[in-house]
Amino acid sequence: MPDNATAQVIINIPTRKIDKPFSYVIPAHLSAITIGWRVLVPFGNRRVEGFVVGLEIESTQGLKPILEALDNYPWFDNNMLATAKWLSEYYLCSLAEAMRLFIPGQSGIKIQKSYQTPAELDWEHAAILLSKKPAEYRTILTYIYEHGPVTLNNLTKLSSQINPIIKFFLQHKLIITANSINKRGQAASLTVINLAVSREVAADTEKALPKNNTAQRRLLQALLHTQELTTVELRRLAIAPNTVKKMADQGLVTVRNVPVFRNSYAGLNRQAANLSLTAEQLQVLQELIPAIRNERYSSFLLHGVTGSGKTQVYIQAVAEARRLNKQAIVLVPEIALTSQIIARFQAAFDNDIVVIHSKLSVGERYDAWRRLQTGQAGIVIGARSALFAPVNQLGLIIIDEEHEFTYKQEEAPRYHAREVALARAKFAAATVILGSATPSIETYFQALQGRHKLLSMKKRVDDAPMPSVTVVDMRQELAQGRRSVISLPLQDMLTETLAKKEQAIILLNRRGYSTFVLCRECGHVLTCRHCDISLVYHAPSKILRCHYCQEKQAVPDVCPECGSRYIKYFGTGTQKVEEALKGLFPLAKIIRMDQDTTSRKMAHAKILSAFAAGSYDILLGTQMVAKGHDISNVTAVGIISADTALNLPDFRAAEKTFALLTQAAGRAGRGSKTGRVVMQTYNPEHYAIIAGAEHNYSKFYQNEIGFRQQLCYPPYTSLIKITVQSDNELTVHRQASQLAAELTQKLSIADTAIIGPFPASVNKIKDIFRVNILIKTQNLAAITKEIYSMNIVSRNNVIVDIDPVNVL
Ligand SMILES: Nc1ncnc2c1ncn2[C@@H]1O[C@H](COP(=O)(O)OP(=O)(O)OP(=O)(O)O)[C@@H](O)[C@H]1O
Ligand SMILES: [Zn+2]
Repeated sequence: MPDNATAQVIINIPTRKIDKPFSYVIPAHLSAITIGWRVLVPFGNRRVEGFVVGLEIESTQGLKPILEALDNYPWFDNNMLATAKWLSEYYLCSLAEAMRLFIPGQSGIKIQKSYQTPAELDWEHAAILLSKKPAEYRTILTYIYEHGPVTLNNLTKLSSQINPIIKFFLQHKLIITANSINKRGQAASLTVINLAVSREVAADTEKALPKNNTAQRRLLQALLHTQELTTVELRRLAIAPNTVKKMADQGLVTVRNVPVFRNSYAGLNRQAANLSLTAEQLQVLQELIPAIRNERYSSFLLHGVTGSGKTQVYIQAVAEARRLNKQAIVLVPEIALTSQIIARFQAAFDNDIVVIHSKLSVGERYDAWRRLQTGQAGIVIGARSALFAPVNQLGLIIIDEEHEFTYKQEEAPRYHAREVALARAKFAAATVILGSATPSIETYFQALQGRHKLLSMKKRVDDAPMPSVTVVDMRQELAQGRRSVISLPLQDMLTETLAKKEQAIILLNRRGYSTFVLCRECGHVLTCRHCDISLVYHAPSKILRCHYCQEKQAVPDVCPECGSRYIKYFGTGTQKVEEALKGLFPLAKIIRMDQDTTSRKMAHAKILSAFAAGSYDILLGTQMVAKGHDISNVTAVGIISADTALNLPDFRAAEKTFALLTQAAGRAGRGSKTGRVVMQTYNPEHYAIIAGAEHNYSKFYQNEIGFRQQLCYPPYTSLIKITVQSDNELTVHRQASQLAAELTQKLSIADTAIIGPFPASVNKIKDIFRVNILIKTQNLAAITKEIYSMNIVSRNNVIVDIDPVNVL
């Protein structure tokens, strides 16, 4: 057998085990296929989607051919391919897992069994066979002929007795089975049909048609009449797609698909963007613009205080990229909380933007990505998944609020968008801007080391002052006999704010949200039976709920442990704070934003815009009230429990607390009126609280980085978290100990420590026990290579998380 062109194909099925490409023959009619194409290939007894990652000339003996190309262009360009390879190597996932991040909806196809009539069907013979059968048989066969391939599902609608009919047809070879691929998420398109021959030829053909060929006749007549037909009109004329296809095959008509693009963000409010830039904005742009023009890899950390006008810098940077005909990716932490930044971008760039969010259907996502791929749009805004958009002219990636932990994906592949963005920008020779008022310790450290160029904006727009912060020591409040969750200074600030018709935001740190139930006799805390975590009391429904598995439970009358009746609710939930506020300010309009009120689609955005429009006086909620909003009438921010997160056994506890306090305080006084902040805490002497109250990032950084160095935490080391899981508690501990021993033996690499195994902080979730092993290393590349060769990743009960955000 001669050597021939073959393609190396990565099979898109979600398994950690197959991680090598398979060779397939490229048939002559698909010779256009090159690296980066999506194809349909036989795999075992299935037909699956695959990605071409290599081409070769080799013996085709025993190789199967590619069945179809799924697009008529390569989906992956070089930098997308290189990024996927990098991601799979860095995060130890399969190449298929990494590549499917770039595909709308994980897999581009769905395969369905369906039926069609064979091309050589002898209708006279069929008529004889069917003559003794009910009329239904004829109708259904004709339907299959005209509409085929059709699925069983479709045929069930035609007859209640479809199975024996299909069986009969199959037996007598009146129909054959076919697997129709349903290419998911195709761009909505309009099929347009025109004559491919002159009107005379068409008229003659029509006359020469056999009498019973009414469908073709109708089509020709319609085309002679109107020149052009669309799918809608075809349906009205009862002309099946098959008819059109046959006539196209005979060269009588042409069929074109004209894409119709959907834009689900079209209705969003526009905001004017005709601002003259501040001195600091100009200064920062003087560094950014040449870098973007340079078209070489470069990365920047834009450290600008809250309200310094970072969004406007992003817009100008993107505008520069667009002038150069380069495309831009803009990442935001959470799309629901960032409608303001989207509105500002839309005001500046209009239809040049596509917005990617999790509520998009696969079809909408596909359209959005096609608009970028074809250059019809130049900018994509979205949460971390927008990073995988198929932009072939990538010039700029912006990560707003780069410190946010939502940039880390907590399911496989466990990538961090910041790292992937830097990698993709390197492959694409693009510029990266990481922006934040509270940069992550890692990023700031890297900037000081020269890995990113550090740009700062120290002042708010128009020289507006930073808000003044009062730290309230809650121990003192208690000593003075005040037991309310609202301290006197907070109450005073709110009274004055409401009197001036200004607005306030009250933040309740998340841990404080959990209202747990405790027995005062024996100290027993009610926990979920499936997850090792306290149940949360919900006041309106008077039930207990587990926030991990959502199981509900009534509050018992007596303690299940000791039988005592002294069961009490503890902790400060948003509902409890709401009640306290209502008691103090009965006339104030209060709106609550937490997991309970925002589970519905776009609920965040609705609550925020109602608050921004002045329909409410006080916005009360968990972390989400602290993020990114820019509402000029908000002059007061109250933080109920500034320190709850500090007590978590997490080495990032101080960093998270500082960022939250600074971001929350940063919501106050962004307009012409000066803002005020009250922070309530039991730890007023903690450096995170002190620096947070002073808006002093560098003070915080200096303290924190010393602590990180002392305890060998990132950025001085890299971490790998290995989690072993089992539904059996003994097994999980035994397996984890074995694995830890195995690791200790194999990983005798310098500057590496293995910690654990230790039970995860939530030791059981949904009846699965979890035990962690933490590896601290200064040789991440060497260690991941070793872990890869130990084949740990493909074990089903083990999760490997590189650079984990959550180490508990
Ligand atoms: N050059 C300018 N002239 C006047 N107003 C401006 C200018 N630049 C930005 N602004 C306004 O200043 C406000 C704050 O800007 P922006 O929301 O971009 O701040 P930010 O730096 O992103 O803050 P945060 O980190 O708190 O989100 C916005 O209302 C914005 O419209
Ligand atoms: Zn549970």
